[in-house]
Amino acid sequence: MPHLAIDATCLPQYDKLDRPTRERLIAVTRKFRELPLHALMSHPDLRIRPLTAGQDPRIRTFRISDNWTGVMLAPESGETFLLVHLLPRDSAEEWAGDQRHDVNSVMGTLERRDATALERASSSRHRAAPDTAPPPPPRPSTAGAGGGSDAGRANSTEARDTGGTGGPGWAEGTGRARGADGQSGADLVGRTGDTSRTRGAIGTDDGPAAPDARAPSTPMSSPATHLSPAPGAAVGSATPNGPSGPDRPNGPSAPDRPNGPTRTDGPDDQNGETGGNDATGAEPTAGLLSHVSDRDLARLGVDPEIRDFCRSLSGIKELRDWRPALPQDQYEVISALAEGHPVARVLDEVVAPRRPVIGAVATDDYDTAIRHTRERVIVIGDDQEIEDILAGEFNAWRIYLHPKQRDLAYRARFNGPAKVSGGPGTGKTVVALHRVKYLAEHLPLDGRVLLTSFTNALVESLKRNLALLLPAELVADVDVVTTDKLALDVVKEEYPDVRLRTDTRGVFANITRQHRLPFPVDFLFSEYRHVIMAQGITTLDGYLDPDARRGRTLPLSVPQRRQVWQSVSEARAMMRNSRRLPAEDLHAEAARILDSRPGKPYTNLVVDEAQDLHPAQWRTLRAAVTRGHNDMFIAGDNRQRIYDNTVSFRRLGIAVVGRSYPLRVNYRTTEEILTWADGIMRGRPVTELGESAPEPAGSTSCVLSGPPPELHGAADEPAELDALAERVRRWLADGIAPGDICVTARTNRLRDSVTAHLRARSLPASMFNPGKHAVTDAAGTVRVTTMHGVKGLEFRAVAVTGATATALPQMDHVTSADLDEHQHQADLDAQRSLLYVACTRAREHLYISWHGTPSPFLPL
Ligand SMILES: Nc1ncnc2c1ncn2[C@@H]1O[C@H](COP(=O)(O)OP(=O)(O)OP(=O)(O)O)[C@@H](O)[C@H]1O
Repeated sequence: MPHLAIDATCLPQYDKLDRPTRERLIAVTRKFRELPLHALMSHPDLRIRPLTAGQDPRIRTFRISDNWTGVMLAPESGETFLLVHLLPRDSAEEWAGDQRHDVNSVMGTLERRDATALERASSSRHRAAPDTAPPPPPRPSTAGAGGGSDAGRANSTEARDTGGTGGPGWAEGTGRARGADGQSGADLVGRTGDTSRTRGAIGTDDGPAAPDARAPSTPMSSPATHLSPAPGAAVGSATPNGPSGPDRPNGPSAPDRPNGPTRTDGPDDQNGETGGNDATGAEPTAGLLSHVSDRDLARLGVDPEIRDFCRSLSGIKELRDWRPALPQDQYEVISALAEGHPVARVLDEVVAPRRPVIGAVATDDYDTAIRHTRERVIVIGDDQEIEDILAGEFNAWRIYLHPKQRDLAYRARFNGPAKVSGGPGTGKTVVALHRVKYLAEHLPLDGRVLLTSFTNALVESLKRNLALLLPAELVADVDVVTTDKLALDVVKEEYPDVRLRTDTRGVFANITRQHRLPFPVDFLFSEYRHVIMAQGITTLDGYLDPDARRGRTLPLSVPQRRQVWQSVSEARAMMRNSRRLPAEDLHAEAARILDSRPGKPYTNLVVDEAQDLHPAQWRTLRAAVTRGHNDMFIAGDNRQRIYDNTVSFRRLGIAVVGRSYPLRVNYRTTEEILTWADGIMRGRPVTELGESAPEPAGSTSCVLSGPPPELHGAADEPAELDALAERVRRWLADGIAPGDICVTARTNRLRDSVTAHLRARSLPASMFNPGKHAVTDAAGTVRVTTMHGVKGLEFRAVAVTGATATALPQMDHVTSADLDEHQHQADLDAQRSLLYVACTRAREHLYISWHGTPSPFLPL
């Protein structure tokens, strides 16, 4: 019986079909599963036909409706058909005729190339004089021939003459691709306005999307590379782009980016490799790949046609321009080599994760290759599966993982705690969720998984997404709770009347006042939080130990230490007596209880947004899980640390050495936004998650590109709010759904003013408090929240308001430098990160405003 597999690039196009056409397509897919081969091929309604002319004899078209045609790959052997595209009838043949599908026998994957474009380019290169400018890369065509004028649409002026019906694989392939006239994407964007695209979201559920809101969520092409940067390579999101095809909106090319700071990170000192080209697009003097032998390229799965073509390119920038036409996995190999990564490493990190366990796949074994291309292809098992994929909200992350993501999520065994780090939007949460799936699927008889994060809002979001990924019976084996709730539940088992206290600083203020202590309340509170509880000090002697206050800048004499200890002990006793414990004490108690028990409640633990947890919380987590392989899987990013917690995994007994993995492809944010936002962090050292050592330098490539962030300085707050309202109105007019827009403010006061201001202008706005609301609440409105509130979420458009010098940093939340220089800097860094987090929640559009003097954190 035939099988139908679906190429991920179809799915954005599917979103554009009207309901009857969708139903028709679903009915067609059913026929593939129900009819024997001969009946299928001769079915009168389907009209399965070979192309009259084309690059690939295996391609067939079939009728979906009067207006829509399906393009599929029908291999000569086997019965697995691959649906590769959905196109308006009058343009299907032309697109299909240009494409060729080949089996990459080294990686065992099925790849697609625009064979016509490559042939044309190669032959004109042969003819051209050596200094003649090469022909322009193929024009990416829009996927949205049937989709109207959506804001997220790829650059419509670059559409094919036939009406812009190119395949999603190529459609929004690159923001850098040029039109036939050689006009740059940037120029075209200048004329056509916003051309960015969005993708399926995790961490947010913003209600009905604009027509295209989730269109390009398919990682048909592999992201550029998950490798760390090559030494000498400039790093940053200016490195090769992520997936071509639908993932990549057309937008300004990197050199045209305004406000795009040049990254200055140094070489990757982790591996000590040398060499490498400039990944920012500077052209190498020799041709691309001149440093790699033909033999090595063959070992890496690069075929002679692609090898010769890429060798003729002048450098990385041109390679990127050609990305939409190149076979996806080979592109990833070549861009990694072009960045200067050594062959062995590319073999290890790009080729090996794709290589099939069964060994090499024969070049004519399309059936195996289709099944093996899990990053881009899903083979439909039953009706329910197709309904799940084609009905309702499609979430690419559920199905298509980058090989690196898949390797981490589905690895059978880590010999102890493992850590996944990476910048915003690199899919850490996605990997964490898939890891939970793997663990739940492989639980021992009495096993149980804990998935935890910092805030209620984050946990709610994890719960929702887990339910999309796991069947209910597996979800039942997973607890998804905040770390504080875990501790509270443990303590309550012994002391049912205990509650969590949130006014701890007030208690310390009382003690400071009552005892007329010679230091401010913040100092006392900080000694409690960052010295005593962070290190788990339980005795006066421990506190008097000269090492206890290492790193604190204000020296304390022994009598002063005694006084601090005395005061802190008094405050703690008072809180214990009232049975209302601050989080730090609650966790100390929970860890003590868990440590005293022979059995642990969990066999496996997965932590998301790990950077914000306090050492006391880590002790609870460590004590809640049985030590052993696969015990802890930790995802986080210290750039996004918005609470001033510094953690040493080593000191907490969480040994991740040798099991630390970076993710380096940003799937959420456009390159323009990420590059600008990275400027906020420039100059500030970012430490490795759970370590005090600096994070190894690393480049992050972006899958998306779009317009640069918009900056607006106003004279005063009313003028700032007026401009904001105008901005929101324009987003709405451009077709962005209210629920896809978020406005963030530094303070609760400003959040409330913004909400009132937008509403007074008849804009559909609602205040969002992550403590009280689920992200699905008021999903049809523009959500207005604080910068803390937006953590873990993502929206097509984000406005960051009140980025004013007096609000960012908010100095009343910053420890005085006189009191403690180290803490002062940590507090400032936490606020800097807060701005960074808010800005990196934007998928396509970012607007930042202030009044008066702008925040010094802004990279202006
Ligand atoms: N392999 C993938 N294919 C498609 N989309 C993906 C993939 N991996 C991640 N995404 C999408 O990228 C976005 C960011 O993913 P995720 O929230 O997991 O990143 P993160 O690293 O946890 O981000 P942050 O640290 O900023 O919270 C989400 O919309 C997610 O659905």
